[in-house]
Amino acid sequence: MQTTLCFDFGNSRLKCAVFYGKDMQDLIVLHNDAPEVIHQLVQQYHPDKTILSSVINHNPEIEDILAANTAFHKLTYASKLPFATPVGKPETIGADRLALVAAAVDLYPRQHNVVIALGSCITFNFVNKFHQFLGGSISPGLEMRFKAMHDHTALLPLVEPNWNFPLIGYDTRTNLLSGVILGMSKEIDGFLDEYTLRYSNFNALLTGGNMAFFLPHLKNKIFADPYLIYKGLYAISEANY
Ligand SMILES: Nc1ncnc2c1ncn2[C@@H]1O[C@H](COP(=O)(O)OP(=O)(O)O)[C@@H](O)[C@H]1O
Ligand SMILES: CC(C)(COP(=O)(O)O)[C@@H](O)C(=O)NCCC(=O)O
Repeated sequence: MQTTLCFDFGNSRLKCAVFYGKDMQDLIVLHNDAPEVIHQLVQQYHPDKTILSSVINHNPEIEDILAANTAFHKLTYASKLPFATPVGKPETIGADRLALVAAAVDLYPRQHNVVIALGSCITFNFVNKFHQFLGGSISPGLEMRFKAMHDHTALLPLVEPNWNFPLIGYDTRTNLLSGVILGMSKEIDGFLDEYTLRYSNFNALLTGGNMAFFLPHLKNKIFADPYLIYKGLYAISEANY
């Protein structure tokens, strides 16, 4: 059975999913992208193939290590993808967004799909049932909002995300939690309402490291899948082997 490592280098975290055959068995959060870290993964898992989605300026040496030891594919807009990108500048689309859309097309090929990723940023990614990725939107993510308010004011503290807050905050911390978490939830529901006006039937998928904070607050029907990007990366790795 083949072993595949699917790397997702985002702006907050570097992740690596381990697949044995088609099954995802493990998810590792890397401390950094030093060559030793990558060498250690290769020695531990002996992967047959590897794929990298990166939206950061990662250490270029790791690509050499993966190419020397495995069948390596770096995901770009030029990869063989299960959808078209009829947009102005496809080369500027984040690789992570390509992987998310690949997962949606793989899982729900007959429907319009909107994938919402809640990581460093919020991205909306719309792919129609004709498998055209039309784009979407990008806005600040959870930590970015908390940090921006702390960094750009004299008095606001840096707040840790938390589940437990009321609609009407009763102190600075709960005001910030309500403003950011409920505010983002209303933003997501508002976008989905607009998509519904335009495309009455579509599938909404939610993913990303901050997904869990929003599930209790969203009014629209949405499928949550924390591993969506890895499913997309695996599908792309199969097509680009
Ligand atoms: N175990 C964890 N370690 C660190 N951050 C986590 C963890 N679980 C959830 N998070 C949250 O996930 C966010 C990053 O989500 P992620 O989807 O990995 O983003 P990105 O792809 O932009 O790096 C962080 O802002 C953090 O709040
Ligand atoms: C929008 C993003 C910053 C999201 O990154 P993430 O939150 O996953 O770290 C990334 O997909 C990116 O750098 N995109 C390039 C611009 C684009 O997709 O149009």
